[in-house]
Amino acid sequence: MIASKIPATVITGFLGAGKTTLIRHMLANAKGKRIALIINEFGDLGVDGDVLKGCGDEVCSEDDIVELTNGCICCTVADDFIPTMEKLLARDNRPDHIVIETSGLALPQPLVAAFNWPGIKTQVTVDGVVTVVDSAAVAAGRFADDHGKLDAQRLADQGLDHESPLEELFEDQLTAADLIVLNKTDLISAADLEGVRAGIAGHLTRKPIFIEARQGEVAPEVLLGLGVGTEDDIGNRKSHHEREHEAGEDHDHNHDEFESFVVSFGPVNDPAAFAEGLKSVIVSHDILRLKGFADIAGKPMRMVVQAVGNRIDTHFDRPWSKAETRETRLVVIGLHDIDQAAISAELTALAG
Ligand SMILES: Nc1nc2c(ncn2[C@@H]2O[C@H](COP(=O)(O)OP(=O)(O)OP(=O)(O)O)[C@@H](O)[C@H]2O)c(=O)[nH]1
Repeated sequence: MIASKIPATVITGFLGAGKTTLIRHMLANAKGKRIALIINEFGDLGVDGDVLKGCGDEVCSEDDIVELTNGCICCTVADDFIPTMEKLLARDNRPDHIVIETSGLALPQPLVAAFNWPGIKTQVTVDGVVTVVDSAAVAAGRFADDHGKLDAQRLADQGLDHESPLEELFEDQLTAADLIVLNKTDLISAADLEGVRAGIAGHLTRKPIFIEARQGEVAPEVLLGLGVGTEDDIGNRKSHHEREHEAGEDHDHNHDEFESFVVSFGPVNDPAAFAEGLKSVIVSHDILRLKGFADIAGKPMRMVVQAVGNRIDTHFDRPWSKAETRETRLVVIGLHDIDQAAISAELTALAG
């Protein structure tokens, strides 16, 4: 008897859109379905994996979570992703469903195309690509507002009429979608949300399903079981890079436009002042994403720090364990010309 293919859902979306939040909600409501998770992050801190491992849900034990931190999944498909899948498929207790969270900077296309590789194609199929959107960021024009600076720079660099890297990536992630989750609806008005939906739909030639969500609260029955087989349709979802390649504009896809680094320092004295200070460092250096954990002096719990643009969320998630070193560690992601030295110094100074 031929075993049926295992469905795999690809969750994509720009930095901070709410992918991990959505997956956490899905795991908490999976009702016994055994889900294996493959998580890819840009930046080597493994925050998402840590957040998800903390979910404490038996449908997804630590063994079922694989972190790929060796660069963006779209560039490391052959070296990282395929061997990970092969290992997963060779297990005795194969999962019911595989969920892959791409990094916020990844192109989904090369990942989906990998499901056509021999050895993978016979055993797994892409159930669907889910693209999570930070509706508030789109309404605020975040994916278009750096046009002037970046377009001038890219024209000078390559003589090509490119859109900004943020905008290109955002569009490529939407182009790949079977289901678009307009997330963070709590942060914008109904009229603005309609504008976001119409703007996105107007840009796409295909017609993916749209749903709205806050805090990534989408029922697993909606996310899983789309049954699309996206790998067979990948030719209709080409990224900017693939289209340029076909047009003879041959330059490599890479993530040189973005940079990430980790800043570590000692205990923070005043968490409220720290969060306020973070906001001004983020704004003055155009930081796209900042996340990690802070050691708050005198507190047994560690503090999670999540910043998307200048919106900062902090909360205490669990006590520091005896085995781990208490320290503040933050991953910072920005455009390639970000001033790493100045940011590191300013963040360190916030500890007080
Ligand atoms: N207000 C609001 N905040 C949200 C919502 N969904 C997620 N967030 C917050 O947005 C921040 C980023 O969420 P994540 O789920 O980590 O986003 P992500 O897409 O996994 O981020 P990366 O992996 O860095 O690309 C966190 O502080 C979340 O709590 C929402 O619907 N409303």
